[in-house]
Amino acid sequence: MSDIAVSVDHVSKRFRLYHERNQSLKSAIMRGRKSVYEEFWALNDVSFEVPRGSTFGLIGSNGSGKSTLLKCLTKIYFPEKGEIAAYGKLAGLLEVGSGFHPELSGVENIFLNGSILGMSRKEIERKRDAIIDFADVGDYIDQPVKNYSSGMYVRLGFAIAINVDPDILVVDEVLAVGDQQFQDKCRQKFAEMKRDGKTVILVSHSMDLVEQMCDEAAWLQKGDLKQVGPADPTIAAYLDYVNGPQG
Ligand SMILES: Nc1ncnc2c1ncn2[C@@H]1O[C@H](COP(=O)(O)OP(=O)(O)OP(=O)(O)O)[C@@H](O)[C@H]1O
Repeated sequence: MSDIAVSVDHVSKRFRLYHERNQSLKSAIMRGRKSVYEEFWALNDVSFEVPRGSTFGLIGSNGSGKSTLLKCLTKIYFPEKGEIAAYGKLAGLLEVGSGFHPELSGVENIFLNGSILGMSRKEIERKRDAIIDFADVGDYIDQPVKNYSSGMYVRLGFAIAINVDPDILVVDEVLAVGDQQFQDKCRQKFAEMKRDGKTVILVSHSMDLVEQMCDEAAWLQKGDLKQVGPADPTIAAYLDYVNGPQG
């Protein structure tokens, strides 16, 4: 088995920013089929490897491309250039509430979200109580999730994602909306996954968290990979940049 959990190979992701939104029907007809847009590269030729069994942080300022990269990893987006390979079962917890139906209860969403993440009905039934227990949202588990607070959404989403028993867990900044007790529980879970040889990739603006949890980190800036390697020097380089004249 390879020592690499994820390989990101010369990945570039482009968005098109359309300018004609909210214009009148008349002007849309006059313009014909032509759309006016600008191209914007949210990721530029990014390459790195995530070692198997490591905890890996993605850091960088707002808008630097971290979430876009996670969405490429979880196949929500497809990069225009380059390739991503994940060696093992990958589960992700990205935006708050994604993969949930607002009108369904917490329990019903365990079945919906669990099946989106690739679990069979039998498997979900087997893990149902463990998920409810980890989410710890009390009686709200039988309420429609549209009534959940953002912290409750994340508790349930995280509980489902870890019960998929992934080889690679990808987590966006969403954990930050959980309270202290829940964040501690997540940190314990990350440490447990590491002991079991699993890989965790997380995005965070908390350099304390990245320093404590991550073996390696990648720093993105405006879609460019500025530095990758052991977490401490990568965090230091990012903080130098942020605190320096150009930050
Ligand atoms: N669907 C989209 N269409 C157009 N532009 C997008 C889209 N998604 C992201 N972007 C742009 O791509 C850039 C990178 O966004 P991304 O969300 O990946 O940044 P980030 O590093 O996760 O930021 P943050 O720390 O604020 O969460 C931003 O300029 C953002 O506006």
